[in-house]
Amino acid sequence: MPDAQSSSCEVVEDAGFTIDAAQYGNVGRFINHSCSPNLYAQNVLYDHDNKRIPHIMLFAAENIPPLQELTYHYNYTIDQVRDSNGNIKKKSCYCGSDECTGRMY
Ligand SMILES: C[S@@+](CC[C@H](N)C(=O)[O-])C[C@H]1O[C@@H](n2cnc3c(N)ncnc32)[C@H](O)[C@@H]1O
Repeated sequence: MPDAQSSSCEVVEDAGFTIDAAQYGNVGRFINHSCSPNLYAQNVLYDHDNKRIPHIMLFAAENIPPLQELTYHYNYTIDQVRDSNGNIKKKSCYCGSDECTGRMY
């Protein structure tokens, strides 16, 4: 994936938005997972220097035409998500991409 320096966005500061929901939610809650996403998530420090609590920002991974759904890869590891009883949870992926693995986790 490209880093912020090499992305196609001209003004990097305006190219991403935070999905940090520590204080309150935002439009990031509507962004679905895709196995071939057009956004990528990156940890960003901009208002403090604590690397343990970075802001997570989304950047365009490619030139995205108008009206195309924005998606990113949730990066779950298959068979690593468990319920409160310790049982492995499985969730199907419906992203519809040619590279879809069929599983979100
Ligand atoms: C942050 S929300 C995304 C927005 C949500 N789809 C909505 O309609 O408000 C994350 C949830 O959306 C669903 N979801 C997102 N991407 C998905 C995908 N590729 N396949 C299946 N479910 C997905 C899952 O239920 C997931 O827990």
